[in-house]
Amino acid sequence: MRGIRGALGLTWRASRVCTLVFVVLTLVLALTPVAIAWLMKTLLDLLVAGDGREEAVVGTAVTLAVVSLLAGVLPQAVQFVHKELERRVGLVAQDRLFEATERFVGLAKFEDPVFVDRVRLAQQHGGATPGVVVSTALSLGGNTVKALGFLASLVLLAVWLPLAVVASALPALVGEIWLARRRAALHWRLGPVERREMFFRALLTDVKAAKEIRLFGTGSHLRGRMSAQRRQVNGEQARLDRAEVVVQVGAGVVTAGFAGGVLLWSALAAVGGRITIGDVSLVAASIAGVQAAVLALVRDLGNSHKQLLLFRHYSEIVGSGPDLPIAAQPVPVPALRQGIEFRDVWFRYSPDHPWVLRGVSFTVEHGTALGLVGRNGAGKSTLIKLLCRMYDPERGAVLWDGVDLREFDPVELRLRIGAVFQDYMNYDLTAAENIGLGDLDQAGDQERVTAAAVKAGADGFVSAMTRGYRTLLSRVFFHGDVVKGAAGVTLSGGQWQRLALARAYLRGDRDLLILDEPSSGLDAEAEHQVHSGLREHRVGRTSVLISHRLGAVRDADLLVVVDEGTVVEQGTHEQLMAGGGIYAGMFTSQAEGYQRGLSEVAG
Ligand SMILES: Nc1ncnc2c1ncn2[C@@H]1O[C@H](COP(=O)(O)OP(=O)(O)OP(=O)(O)O)[C@@H](O)[C@H]1O
Repeated sequence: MRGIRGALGLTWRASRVCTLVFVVLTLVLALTPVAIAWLMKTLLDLLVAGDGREEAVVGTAVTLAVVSLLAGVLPQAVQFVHKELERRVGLVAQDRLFEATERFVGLAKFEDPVFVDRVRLAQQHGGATPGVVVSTALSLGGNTVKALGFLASLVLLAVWLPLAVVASALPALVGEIWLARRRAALHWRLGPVERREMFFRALLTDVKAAKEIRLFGTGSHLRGRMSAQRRQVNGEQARLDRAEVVVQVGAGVVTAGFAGGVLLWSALAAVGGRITIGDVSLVAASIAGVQAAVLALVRDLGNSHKQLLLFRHYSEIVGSGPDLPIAAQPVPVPALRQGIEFRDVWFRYSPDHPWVLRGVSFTVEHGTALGLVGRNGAGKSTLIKLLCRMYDPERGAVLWDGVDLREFDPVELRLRIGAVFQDYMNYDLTAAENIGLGDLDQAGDQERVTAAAVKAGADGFVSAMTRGYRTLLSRVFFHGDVVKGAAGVTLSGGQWQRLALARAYLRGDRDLLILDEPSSGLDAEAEHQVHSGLREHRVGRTSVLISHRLGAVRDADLLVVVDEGTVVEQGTHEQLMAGGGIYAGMFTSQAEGYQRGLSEVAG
């Protein structure tokens, strides 16, 4: 019921006028067959009576023609309004869905496969479902009106007649209900299989996957796995189709037998003079009308049941609250003056996952640069994500000038942070837009965009492209509206990385700059340039830098070494080297690697 209310509410909000017109047209359309049957009966009776009431005959015939015309035209009008309504509902539904996903300020939801699956289903069906539910509900209403109209007509002829007609439709009713249940069950059973098929389908046309698929020759293997999923779906659907034929043919035979009996009775009654010829035509029309209405009713019920199950995904996302607790009265985020402190932070991605951070404590003083160092999987990027409040610690706290991050509005907190993540984004947009997304307020200011690109070492290759900053960086879209057929340009990994850095620079004077492997894809010269630029940029600013190339972080004011989720060493480069611990070991082996490389080249 909640689902129906939700779907109807959404439709009403999308367009009241369309909804009202749709309701009225559907109900009028439902009444036309009953009106036609009555007009036909009246006409036949007038003709059989043959008492010369020409005016009445003409009047009835003209009315019949007009109603028949309505019956012919109305379905198209209903269809048209339905499509318009569906478009409007689709737009509102999509907007509400993505507005709801935006409310999830953290990342945990997006890493939950059940949630991701739900969003996909909601996306696929959320827009169409309200429209389908409304049209199905109306169709249900319309068919009920139609069936009741015919049954009421029959009561006038004989009280038992409507019962007989309903009985004739019963086998079809029972059969269709059974089929509807099986269809809904099959839909759920096949959902994961179809999703797997979709995954393989997407993989086989994905440009990123294409390289490996060709190199490893896995194309036919993946195609085989995709076809196996389709075969499973086809097999199950064919089984249901066979059951459908058996049930529908069986019900059809029983229904036809029943209907035939009632018709025979009415013919004999007409011969005996107990009912008129017009009544016989009314009985025939009523039997067909009631049976059609009952079948449509059952199919509508089955369909709306399925649509409502799908709409549940949409409603659950739209109706769910924030994923991270948001303070009822958030503290305004102050400009960073003292620093950031991780205080005994414990964190795991979920209760099913192992602890990733186990009692981490360290402080980043305001105006200083912190280097985070550690082996793969030590927990460095996780610390950054907690710092941006993508997750909350399970125990302990991250403090900004002594205030727990949980006291702030996460959106406001993030306004004070600039960042380049390890898995930064490449947007299929123009070069200027790729940089501009770093700060939408500055995005229109070409001078600032260029300055950020210069600082990140991106201006050279961007300016060299035919359309400069207006070049579309994509092989997916093209600027059809700007230059017909102008294909996008694909950048190298290092060039994309510089754009990501430019994006962070455009954010300019944020209180905290976070750089997670900002130079991993750069050539040696570019890396040197980027780090010199960063060093300049960092002066007097608070920054956190993660890098496996220890040469890039050695001059940080404080180095924190993380191992298996705990801080194992901290100090300056000199202090850590003197300590002879993990950092000293890592630094020495990297330096020796370079040294060895150099002596091999020299030798
Ligand atoms: N979203 C996630 N869900 C579950 N576990 C995760 C998730 N992200 C990271 N982990 C796990 O947390 C641990 C720490 O990962 P993290 O990315 O913080 O390490 P890192 O020190 O940045 O590693 P690297 O140097 O390889 O980037 C790893 O064991 C990883 O498998």
